[in-house]
Amino acid sequence: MDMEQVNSMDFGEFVDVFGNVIERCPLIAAAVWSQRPFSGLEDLEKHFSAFIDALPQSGQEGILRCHPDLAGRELQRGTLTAESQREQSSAGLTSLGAEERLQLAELNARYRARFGFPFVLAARLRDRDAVLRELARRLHRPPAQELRTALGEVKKIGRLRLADLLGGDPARL
Ligand SMILES: NC(=O)NC1=NC(=O)NC1=O
Repeated sequence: MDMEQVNSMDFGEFVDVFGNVIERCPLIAAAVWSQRPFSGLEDLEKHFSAFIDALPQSGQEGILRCHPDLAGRELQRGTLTAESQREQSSAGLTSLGAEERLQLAELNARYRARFGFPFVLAARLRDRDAVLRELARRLHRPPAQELRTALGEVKKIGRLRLADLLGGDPARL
């Protein structure tokens, strides 16, 4: 898909295509559409990020709460979005042993209890050991710092999903 196609999309087409760039937050694509025309992948990504940055903290935490846990119930039940399913399986989270899954579930629960939102990380860029390591490490971060880190991961996930949609090379973003 090239930028001419993107810039000629009506609202419905744009949200159909880009509605899950930020997991389960089609509102963001709906808002970004009105910023068209876009000069390229980075310009699109900049508008998605700017929308997130402009939200009040309650809105930013709401975005995080729209993310399914890593290797959580939704993965077990098969109710993840296609993008999440791909990302979580690429990090090896679909083939965890019972012990590892339990450990991750326990850390996720502690993280959510401490911060009030789920642990979010761009799973496609990590393997399962890194997920556990990152979760254990970030669990003790000050809340304000952790909110910024988590939103940074949301943006990384969004950038990778945009690159998939536009056929770009994520490494070159
Ligand atoms: N809690 C999460 O980090 N979820 C996810 N990260 C990804 O990269 N895909 C997800 O579903």
